[in-house]
Order: sequence, then C-alpha cells, then structure tokens
Amino acid sequence: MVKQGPKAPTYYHEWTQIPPRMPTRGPNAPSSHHGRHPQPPHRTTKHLRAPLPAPPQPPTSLPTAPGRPRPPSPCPPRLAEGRAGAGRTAHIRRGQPRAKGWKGPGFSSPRWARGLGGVKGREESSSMELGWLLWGAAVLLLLPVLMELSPAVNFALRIGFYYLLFFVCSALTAPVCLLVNGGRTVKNMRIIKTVVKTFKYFFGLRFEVKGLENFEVEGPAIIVSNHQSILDMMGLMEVLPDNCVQVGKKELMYAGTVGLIIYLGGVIFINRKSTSSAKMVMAEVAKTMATDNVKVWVYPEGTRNCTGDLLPFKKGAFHVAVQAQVPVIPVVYSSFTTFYNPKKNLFTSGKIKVEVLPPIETKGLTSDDVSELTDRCYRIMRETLFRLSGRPGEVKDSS
Ligand SMILES: CCCCCCCC/C=C\CCCCCCCC(=O)SCCNC(=O)CCNC(=O)[C@H](O)C(C)(C)COP(=O)(O)OP(=O)(O)OC[C@H]1O[C@@H](n2cnc3c(N)ncnc32)[C@H](O)[C@@H]1OP(=O)(O)O
Ligand SMILES: CCCCCCCCCCCCCCCC(=O)OC[C@@H](O)COP(=O)(O)O
Repeated sequence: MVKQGPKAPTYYHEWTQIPPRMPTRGPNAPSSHHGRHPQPPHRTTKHLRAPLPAPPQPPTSLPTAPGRPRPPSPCPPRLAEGRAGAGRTAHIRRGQPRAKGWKGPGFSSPRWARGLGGVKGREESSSMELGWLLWGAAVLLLLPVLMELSPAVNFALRIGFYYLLFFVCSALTAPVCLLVNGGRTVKNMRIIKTVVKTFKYFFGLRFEVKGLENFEVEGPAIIVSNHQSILDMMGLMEVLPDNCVQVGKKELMYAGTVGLIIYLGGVIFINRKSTSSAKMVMAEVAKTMATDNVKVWVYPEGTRNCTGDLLPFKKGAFHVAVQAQVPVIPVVYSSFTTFYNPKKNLFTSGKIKVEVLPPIETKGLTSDDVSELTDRCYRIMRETLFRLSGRPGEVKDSS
C-alpha cells in the first residue's frame, strides 16, 4: 500500500510555468553559504528571465516514507520561502536543515503520486461542488416556503431585491445614458423611465392611471405628489411626462450607482437641513425652468409618509410656481397600506390608483398668495387620496 504524502497545495498549477529546480551539485550549483546544504538562489526574478530549458521529467520513484529524504522536486525552492504549503515547511521556517535535495513543500511527492493525489483531489472538489449545488437548490426551493411562512423574510427579500434592481439597473443604465446623451440631461429620464417601468412586474404591482391629459400644459409646470415610500419611484416613472426632473434630498447623490443615474437624469438636489440653501436652489429652478422648458416634480411632504394620510406641505414648490408663474399640477397615488407596510413586514402585490388632477394656475399670484395656494392644493390632494384609497368619508370628519 503506497503511503500518500500530504496533498499538493492547490496552487501547484500556478508553478507549471516556472523554470525547473536549480542544480544542487556540480559546476552550475549555486555556492552554498553554510557549507552544509546547497542554498536556493536568492529571491530574484533573474532566473525567470534566462531562457528556460525544458523542465526535467520528475523522478518516477515511489514516494518515500515521511521523514526520509525526498526525491528532488522539479520546482524551484522559492516556494519554500514564501508559500504556506504542506506541513513540511515548518522545519524550513524554523531554520532546521532541509532534507537533502528536498526543495519545497508539496512538490516532493513524485508526479505519479501527485497524479493519484490529483484524482483524489478531483473527486473531493467535485463532491464539494455537488454539495454546494445541492445546498443552492435546497435554499432556492426553500425560499418561497420561507417567504410564505415568514412575512419578515418575505418583506426583506422583496425590498432587498428592489434595492438590488435599483443598484444593478443604475449601473447598467448609466453608461447607456452617457453614450446616448453624453452627460447630465433631462433626456436621460426617458431611458430611466423605460427601465424603471419594468420593475412593477417583478412585484406584481399594477397602476390604474387617470388624467394624464392634464400634463399637456403649454411649457413648464410644477408637479406635486404624495410620497409614501421608495416604491414611489415606480409610480413616478409610470406617469412621468417628458422633460420632467425631480427635486430630491442631496443625500441621494451618494447612493452609489443610483446617485449617479439620478444625477445624469437631471435631478435637482436640495439640502433639507438648510432652508436658506434650499431656497436658493429652488429660486434658481424658478429662473431656469422657463428657459429650459422643464417640468419639476416635487414631493411637498418633504419625506416619505406611509400612513395613508398626508403630512403638512412644505411651501417651496409653491414659491417656485409663483416665482416662475407656472401652473401647479397635483398628482395623487392611492394609499399603499393595503399591500405595503414596513412596520408590519407587509409587501405583497397590489393595485395603485393614480390620478393627475387639473392644473392650478398661478398667473398673477405673488409670494403672499403662497400659503393659500399651498393649503388649497393640500385639501384637493387629500380628498383625492382618501377617495382613491376607498376612504371618502374621512375628508368630511377631518376638514
Ligand atoms: C435605471 C434604474 C434606476 C433606478 C433608480 C432610479 C430612481 C428614479 C429616478 C429618478 C427620480 C429620483 C427622484 C428622487 C426623489 C426624491 C424625493 C425626495 O428626496 S423628498 C425630499 C426632498 N424634497 C423636499 O424636501 C420637498 C421640497 N421642499 C421644499 O420645497 C421646502 O420648502 C424647502 C426645502 C425649500 C424648505 O423647507 P423648510 O423645511 O424650511 O419648510 P418650509 O415651510 O417649506 O419653508 C420655511 C419658510 O421658508 C419659506 N420658503 C420656502 N421655500 C421658499 C422659496 N423657494 N422662496 C421663498 N421662501 C421660501 C416658506 O414660505 C416658509 O416661510 P413661512 O412659514 O411662510 O414664513
Ligand atoms: C444589494 C446592493 C444594494 C445597494 C443599494 C443601492 C442604493 C439604493 C438607494 C435607493 C434610492 C433611490 C431613490 C429613492 C427615492 C426616495 O424615495 O428617497 C427617499 C426620499 O424621497 C425621502 O427620504 P426620507 O426623508 O428618508 O423619507
């Protein structure tokens, strides 16, 4: 029964291109420093540069029992200095004399023994691969069951997949935007919209849209809509008119590939924590939206709100509309609470009703009228939200 030496380390194949072992005896042998054992050549690449003679055929002698000098290895000793290999490197590292003629860990067993080790190794690696395959199949089969049994798992996987879609699609779409449109321009929103509109199919979401004709106003406009969750991006892209950019919190610029793609799409970033700087940005928007003929989509609640009601509106969007003398077009999405609620780990398929309301003119209004304009828009949108969400009665109670 031939006793196997320890299995050659997996990096064995890395060395097949390295020149053969340096001769340890005779005129070409390197001078041994200690006189005891021939020292391997210094760690230089010089020998790598010399023309490489054909590697010698490795000895075909049987592997010897552990502890006795090993047959010469066809590989250089360099490995012994730098690589963790079979256990035999221990005595090298501790400065003990090297077994005569032995040149490095893991290469002393003769090729045919290594061959046997290879067969055993190949069997081991294929059984490992088979194991991984079986594990993967089990997880994939188990996932739907887990998602059925645990709302938390279902929610985490679906929302995680949503983020993954954002991240991957952004990374893939950014180069397309750069190639097609060359840089940051609202034209990229068309490409983004085309991609994001497919996301609803992954989550079993359907949009029922009414009033799209209300977007057909001459020139720029301010669009305001309720904001319930990150899922709003699908609703936004479902109805987004041409030449329309959004106002977003500046933190989004740093959301990896998503930050890049929304930058390329022309999104206007504001610092919510600094009213003055936000006002300046919005004032700039009021000036340029007319010349650029762009619509600007603002979420006047200023944050996500998935309660099924509206938060009080920030006034910035309405200041911009009055400053630019452009109409305000309210858009309302029905409540997500029937199919989406992070607090309850609820995220299933569902239907979202979307209504684009008639534009509210601002011609002739001044900044003094902004508060009234904001309240009027708030009331109309809240009434629509309750109606679309099947709760029309609530408006009377709370108005
Ligand atoms: C290919 C695959 C790709 C996958 C991924 C792609 C995804 C989809 C792609 C792309 C779409 C990306 C979409 C992103 C969307 C993100 C959304 C968000 O981030 S929502 C958070 C940011 N939005 C806001 O915050 C709302 C706008 N906010 C405002 O307008 C505020 O008014 C603001 C920030 C300007 C100031 O907020 P204040 O917190 O100070 O509160 P206030 O009451 O509004 O203002 C305080 C005082 O300042 C006056 N004021 C406000 N704005 C003014 C102005 N412009 N001029 C003059 N006075 C102004 C007001 O009249 C008020 O004064 P008096 O109370 O009346 O005395
Ligand atoms: C697996 C790899 C996943 C990597 C993650 C990629 C980063 C995904 C970031 C997604 C952000 C896309 C834009 C979402 C728009 C949105 O809905 O932002 C929230 C803001 O309106 C309001 O923020 P807040 O005040 O916090 O409610």
